Amino acid sequence: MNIALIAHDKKKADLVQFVTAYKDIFEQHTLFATGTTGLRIQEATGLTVQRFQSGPLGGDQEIGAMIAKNEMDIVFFFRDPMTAQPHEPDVTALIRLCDVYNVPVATNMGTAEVLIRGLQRGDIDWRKVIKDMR
Ligand SMILES: O=C(CO)COP(=O)(O)O
Repeated sequence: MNIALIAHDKKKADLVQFVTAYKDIFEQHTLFATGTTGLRIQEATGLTVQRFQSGPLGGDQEIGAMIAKNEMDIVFFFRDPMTAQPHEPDVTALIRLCDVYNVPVATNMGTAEVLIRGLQRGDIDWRKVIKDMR
């Protein structure tokens, strides 16, 4: 599966901790990330991550483009609800596209826990069926 990993600055440590904790699952998949988030994850875990631009420079939109082509299967996007982002429209657009294409998206650690365990259990295998139909 193709998995997107994104975190706002104050949530990056949480996402790094989360990916580290579930490294054995994440290493079975193809990982994508916005620029800074991806770098932090690579450095902390040694996992291979395909990095896009940093979020404020268009990274959210690049991941959005993959969603629009139905090439992204799961999105972990740890948002900071307490800090205004200069690229708020991009953030909103990315989450909107997840809704358009029924891509499972976790915007906080609580949902992320459910999603990662569901992934491991096969709950998201229906994404493979959708891709095979294309
Ligand atoms: O801003 C982001 C998501 O909206 C994340 O971008 P970075 O991973 O480059 O910090």
